[in-house]
Amino acid sequence: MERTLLQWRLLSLLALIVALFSLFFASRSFQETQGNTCSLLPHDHFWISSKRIVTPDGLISGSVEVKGGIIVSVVKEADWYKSQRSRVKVIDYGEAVLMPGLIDVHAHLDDPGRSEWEGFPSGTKAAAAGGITTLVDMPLNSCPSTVSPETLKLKIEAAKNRIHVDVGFWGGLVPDNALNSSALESLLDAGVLGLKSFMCPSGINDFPMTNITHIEEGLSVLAKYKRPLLVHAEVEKDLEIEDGSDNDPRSYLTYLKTRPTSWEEGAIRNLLSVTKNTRIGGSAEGAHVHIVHLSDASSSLDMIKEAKGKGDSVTVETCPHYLAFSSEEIPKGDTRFKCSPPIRDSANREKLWEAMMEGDIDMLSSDHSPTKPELKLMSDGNFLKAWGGISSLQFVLPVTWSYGKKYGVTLEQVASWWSDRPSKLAGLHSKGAITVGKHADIVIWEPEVEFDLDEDHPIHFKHPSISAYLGRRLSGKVVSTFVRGNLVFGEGKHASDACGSLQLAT
Ligand SMILES: NC(=O)N[C@H]1NC(=O)NC1=O
Ligand SMILES: [Zn+2]
Ligand SMILES: [Zn+2]
Repeated sequence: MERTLLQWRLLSLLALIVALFSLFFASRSFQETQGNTCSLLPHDHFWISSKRIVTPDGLISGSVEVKGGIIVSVVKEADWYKSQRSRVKVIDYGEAVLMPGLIDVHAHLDDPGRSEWEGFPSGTKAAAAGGITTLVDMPLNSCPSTVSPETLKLKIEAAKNRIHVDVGFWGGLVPDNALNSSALESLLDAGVLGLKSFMCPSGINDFPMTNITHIEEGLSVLAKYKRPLLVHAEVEKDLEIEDGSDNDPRSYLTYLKTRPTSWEEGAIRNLLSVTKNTRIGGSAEGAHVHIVHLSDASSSLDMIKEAKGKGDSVTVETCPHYLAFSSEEIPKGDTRFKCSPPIRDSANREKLWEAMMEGDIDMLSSDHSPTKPELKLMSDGNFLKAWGGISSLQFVLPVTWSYGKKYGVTLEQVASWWSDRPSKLAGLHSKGAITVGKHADIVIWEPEVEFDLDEDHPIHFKHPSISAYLGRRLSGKVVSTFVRGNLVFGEGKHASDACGSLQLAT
């Protein structure tokens, strides 16, 4: 009798356990199938496998485990079969490359205030489609410029629920705040990742240029926060335009003559006169100077190398358009190619590639700086009057790869230029590498797959017609983009909700 009772109790206990288990798994699969609208993949815990994973320890064949948006393990193929992976989704990407998502530290999304130029939704959709998982937005071209806690707040409001990838902000160092340390501190306290200034007119009225005293003062405040100053290094100088020379405004060479290399050289020389303060023991130790979009690969680059050698905390970026194009090949009146500093000749482009391969240029950024097509004056073709800025955001990865192939660019270099170095510059220490503990910000792409960037190719930034890369054949197709574990882009589609998060400095 007692035995039957015991059996009966055990049986009910067993039934209860089974019921609890089924309830647990049913609710889990309910959660997983009832659309996570932030992701095209209904899983919080999964593995991604690839024969080519770019890790800080080199290229491996293996799998990456993602849980709760974080990379929780990275295993080589040989160890993968031993690891526990039952009941967890596995996505096998085969030969496609798995790499840290790109971090673009220089993009103008023009929101709020000029969202007819770009805007957070279209800009971040283009980023996601291009394998960029974090963007750092420049403080100018939006209206107002981001130069105070109040104007940063407007950015934050404008970005809410409208960003498809993670976004951080640079603040502006302008004459109004540069000599006022409490104004700068309040901007830095509000969460900008660092500051940006211009050494020449920016083209935007509420973003005036700074002089070297403003920069020096700014650096002393940035030192306390250990955040960088990004500098547009060109300085206006008198031009020596010979009489009788061809000054056709539709000719790219005319524009090139208006912004010679001496403008970059002059600004960089002046800038490097204060970067010694950033050395260990210097008055601005902890601050860092980052020169944006270097075009001149001659004296400017030599000076930067020398400053680095002396221990100045200095880095430099260039952009894909300086590596892909040369002044000789820019068609008459084709203002899609107008940017500042300008694209120089092919000998200079060779030297820029040399500097990339030698490690003298630290990283790449897009300097995606679009406008409305009307302001590109495409029908006029007047290089002197058209808006200066290249639209490239979605294509920087295939462009880097396509034009870098002949120089022997490796996948590890691409990850260093586009993820590791930028993450360090922006202080985004949870990002930038495929390692345990980092955000699962991942791009899957096929370097060998070629495509024509023609009218039929889906382009997600606002004004495809002004892209300088239209008509090019490129190599490197982005298959999938994960931001903190959310599959935000895959098979040509975006996740329905914009679930990017703001990356504010604390
Ligand atoms: N204001 C602005 O975006 N300027 C950018 N455009 C460009 O070509 N270079 C720049 O600095
Ligand atoms: Zn600039
Ligand atoms: Zn810019």
